[in-house]
Amino acid sequence: MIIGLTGSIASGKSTVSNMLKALGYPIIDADIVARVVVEKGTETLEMITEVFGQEIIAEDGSLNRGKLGEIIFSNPSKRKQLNDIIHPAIRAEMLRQKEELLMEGHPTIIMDIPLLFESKLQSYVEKILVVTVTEEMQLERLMARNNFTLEEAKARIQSQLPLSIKEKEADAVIYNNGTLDSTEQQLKKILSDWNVLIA
Ligand SMILES: CC(C)(COP(=O)(O)OP(=O)(O)OC[C@H]1O[C@@H](n2cnc3c(N)ncnc32)[C@H](O)[C@@H]1O)[C@@H](O)C(=O)NCCC(=O)NCCS
Ligand SMILES: Nc1ncnc2c1ncn2[C@@H]1O[C@H](COP(=O)(O)OP(=O)(O)OP(=O)(O)O)[C@@H](O)[C@H]1O
Repeated sequence: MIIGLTGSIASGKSTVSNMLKALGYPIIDADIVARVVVEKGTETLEMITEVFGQEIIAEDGSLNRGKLGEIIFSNPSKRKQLNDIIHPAIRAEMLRQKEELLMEGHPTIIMDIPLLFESKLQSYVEKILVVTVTEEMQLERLMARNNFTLEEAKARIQSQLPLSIKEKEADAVIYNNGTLDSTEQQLKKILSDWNVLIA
């Protein structure tokens, strides 16, 4: 079974993804893939530099992620420009990894994709698992984790579809407002309901 794990920024996807990894599931992580496809020397990084200029390149020639984030999270048309360049590369690499894991014979594969709904990737997966939190908790955890101001955190949250919409579209929802233990119990119950819990 191919499970799509999603949510919104700072809702707890990586936390759940780490739990799944510890349970033994293979994970394809879109955020990691998004870093690999823009490594120094890649064609994708060159295309991004052509559009956004040398200012988004750090002294060592790698992508200055903070700088590019400042630009795209405060400007929807710039964000679209970046997405149009980088998303095809991310999709291709994720599908390549999925094929590789299928060939290796893994019965269950997790695809951790923050923008699963925004990028309309529902057809890539068989079940959709959404990790959600209240708006207040999301804002609080994002500001604490990334040291963002209220304004910076809100800009990032508003770059994505509301969690309330994602919850409605999900096959199952994990409510991550409580303890990590509560989150893990919910996760195991869902995996068991789907008959994919690794004993
Ligand atoms: C702009 C970049 C360089 C900022 O890097 P930074 O290290 O600060 O953030 P990171 O990559 O860890 O992303 C953190 C979270 O931001 C959110 N996010 C990232 N990109 C986007 C986007 N284009 N639109 C909406 N939300 C986004 C996701 O929830 C993601 O989990 C980076 O986010 C990026 O390359 N974004 C485009 C690729 C993309 O869409 N990635 C999301 C997963 S497919
Ligand atoms: N149940 C919880 N209790 C306390 N803190 C939590 C809990 N779940 C997550 N956190 C913390 O909240 C922050 C956001 O969680 P996490 O990094 O898992 O979110 P994410 O959805 O993967 O975010 P992103 O989309 O930015 O990658 C982290 O600092 C994490 O340690």
